[in-house]
Amino acid sequence: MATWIINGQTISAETGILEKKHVKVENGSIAEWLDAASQPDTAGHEVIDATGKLISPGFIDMHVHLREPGFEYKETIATGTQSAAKGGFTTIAPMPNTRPVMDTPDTIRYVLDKAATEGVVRVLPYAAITKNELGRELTDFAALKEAGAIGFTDDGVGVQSAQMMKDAMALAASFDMPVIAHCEDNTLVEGAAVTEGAFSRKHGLKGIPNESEAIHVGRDILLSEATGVHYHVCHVSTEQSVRLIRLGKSVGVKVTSEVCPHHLLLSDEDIPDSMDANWKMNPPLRTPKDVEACIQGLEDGTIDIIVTDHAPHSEEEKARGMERAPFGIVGFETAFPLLYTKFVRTGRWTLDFLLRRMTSDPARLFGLPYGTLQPGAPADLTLVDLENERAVDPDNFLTKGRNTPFAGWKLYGWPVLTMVNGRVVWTEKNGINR
Ligand SMILES: NC(=O)N[C@@H](CC(=O)O)C(=O)O
Ligand SMILES: [Zn+2]
Ligand SMILES: [Zn+2]
Repeated sequence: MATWIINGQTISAETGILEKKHVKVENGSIAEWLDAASQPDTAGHEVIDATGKLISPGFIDMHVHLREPGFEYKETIATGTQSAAKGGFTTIAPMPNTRPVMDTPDTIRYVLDKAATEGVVRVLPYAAITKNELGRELTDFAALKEAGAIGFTDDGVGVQSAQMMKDAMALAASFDMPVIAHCEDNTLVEGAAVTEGAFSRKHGLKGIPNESEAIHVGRDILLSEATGVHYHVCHVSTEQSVRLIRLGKSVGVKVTSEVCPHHLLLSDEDIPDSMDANWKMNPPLRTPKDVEACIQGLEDGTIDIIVTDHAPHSEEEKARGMERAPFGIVGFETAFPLLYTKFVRTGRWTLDFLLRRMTSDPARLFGLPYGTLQPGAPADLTLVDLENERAVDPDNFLTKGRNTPFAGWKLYGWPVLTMVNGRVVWTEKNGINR
């Protein structure tokens, strides 16, 4: 039996404009597309009525935290992948800052096994660069690649030693694997919780300076040039980082980068005076000038893709206040509606531009066979309602995390159905389908 998704809207490859189509899914793959005028032969097949809905390739999120193993009170592979499905994501790449850290083949296999049995979307794990993410000793790259890791990163902390990073890049290059970097020089941070800017000055708080990020970006671009590795910069947040990546790309360094919705939409000037820790994340919300630089960086191709950095924490942890709460906000269930509403409906971006940054571009960057709905491709797709406005309600999240600064925002662009490998894993109407 096949599935026909009928009367959906898809972006024409030629014109970039929405057009009505029917698509047939068979044996887990996209089988064929028909023009709206044609009548699909649906006899004996399942039919999904997508009238008025966008049919997009499933979103791909190359930077997420699923917290398992070790921090199951924050999130599990089950709840994290369900949250991803509800957000329209069909492939996600979890970071290794779990407990234990994903720094051995066993931990990678543990995550892959759990994802296969309890997860509802594709899970492609990263492995740590250094043992326990302590920056002292490299992990076994060969064995980790063999176990299924798709790249190396110590996300959560920066690799402080330039020599360690250079060794890691040389080794990763020899295995044709990317190095993904959380860029942060600890000597410039010293326990601050917010950016050096209007908010830190107003409240007499220590600030996280832009250079703490950009110094690593600059250093690592030079090391990437020296080693030839594919170097990917995590969660770009500063004008200086954008400038350095632009320069690196212009001279042919294999550097790519990502940005999160919150760094495109919020600045430190938006943080409420209540010092609510749901506005605390790493890197921090920067100044309006940095926000505009990140948007322009994405627009001119300096920044390649959009990721959420979905980082759930418990309510108790986030209630500790701005200075003591952990960094991080959840992202899966608000990412597309936020960007669609604030950048596409306002006319700054085309829908095609946004979708590419969340589908085909991440797939291309990391060599994945997803992010496309060409015949023959895996049937990973999401149907999205572009017309109805709804407020963000953390009480309805499928993630365990409630830590978002976007509660109450009225948005368009809510996913209504998510399909992975030809199987419907979530619908707005019936929830998760395990
Ligand atoms: N982004 C965050 O604020 N937090 C992340 C770590 C990270 O992505 O650096 C986390 O693991 O909670
Ligand atoms: Zn990070
Ligand atoms: Zn992260």
